[in-house]
Amino acid sequence: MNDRIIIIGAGAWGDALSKLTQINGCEPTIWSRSCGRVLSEMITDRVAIISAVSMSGVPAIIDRLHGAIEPNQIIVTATKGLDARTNLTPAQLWHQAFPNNPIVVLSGPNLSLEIQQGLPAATVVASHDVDAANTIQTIFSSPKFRVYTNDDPIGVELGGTIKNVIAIAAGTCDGLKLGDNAKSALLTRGLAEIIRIGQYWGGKPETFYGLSGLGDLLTTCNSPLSRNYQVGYGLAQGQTLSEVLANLKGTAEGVNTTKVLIQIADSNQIYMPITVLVDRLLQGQITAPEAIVALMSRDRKSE
Ligand SMILES: NC(=O)C1=CN([C@@H]2O[C@H](COP(=O)(O)OP(=O)(O)OC[C@H]3O[C@@H](n4cnc5c(N)ncnc54)[C@H](O)[C@@H]3O)[C@@H](O)[C@H]2O)C=CC1
Ligand SMILES: O=C(CO)COP(=O)(O)O
Repeated sequence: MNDRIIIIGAGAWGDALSKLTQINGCEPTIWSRSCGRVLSEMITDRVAIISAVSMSGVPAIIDRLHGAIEPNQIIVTATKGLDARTNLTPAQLWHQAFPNNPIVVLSGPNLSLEIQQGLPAATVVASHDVDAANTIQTIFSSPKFRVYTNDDPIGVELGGTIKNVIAIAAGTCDGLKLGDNAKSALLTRGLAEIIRIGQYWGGKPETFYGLSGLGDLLTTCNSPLSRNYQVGYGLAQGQTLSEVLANLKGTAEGVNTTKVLIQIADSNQIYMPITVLVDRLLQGQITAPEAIVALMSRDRKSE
């Protein structure tokens, strides 16, 4: 299987995923927009097509691949975002375009820089197709990377996606130096919010307590390496969103994910108080200290 994998996207995550497969002796082909080669011509005979592009690039990649993928080829999506046009997840977009292919979601607490440094990490590969999940587990498993299979792809995908919004809030909390009590309260109530909307979307509640939910929430909300955390931290310093994004290395998916979540929560009456305040903060409608006051002064309720 040495050369039968293609990774789409040569950003931070595509490069780290490539390195992980190389530990197992794979020689993956990496495609990026600037490589000068035709993607659809490069996927012939690949066992797995691994998409690691940011959310904004997923529809364009799917367009490039129309009519080119064979039904037995496994599509792996490693993107953590939501499509602003359709409100669908990346795996849902891939499934819509290629309904006969096995789709595997890869997600977990996986900061790419730590993986590039050779530090150990764990992740989840989730699919309704058990054989496909097992194949992807074999491709990525190594002493540096522990890979668990899972049969709840939507839950795994949403855990890794929605936690980016809470990571923006966590960066804000740390930027304002609100202390560990406040941070723990934020993460715990953030997880409740993730489970509330995640269950509505069809995810199993227990999935959100696993690596791709709680695990990734802890990593991203506690690490200055996280771009989403950096967005919140910068806003807490009084920078505008444009100023923060201008200095950010790479993509902070939580910014667009917040907008999509607000639409879904509004139209389905799902209570998402942290997400609503992150949205107002991102839009410049409220300052970081005002967001904290608003969160703390809501109506009393039971846990
Ligand atoms: N960096 C990390 O630690 C991790 C990132 N992710 C997720 O992986 C995805 C990519 O993240 P990064 O690699 O960090 O972002 P990045 O900003 O470093 O790279 C994004 C990649 O997407 C490609 N891309 C964007 N639009 C495209 C289009 N229209 N056509 C072709 N290619 C396009 C870019 O060329 C680039 O290769 C995001 O959804 C992120 O949430 C997931 C786990 C870890
Ligand atoms: O998803 C990630 C780690 O699991 C990466 O987080 P950021 O996109 O916030 O850097």
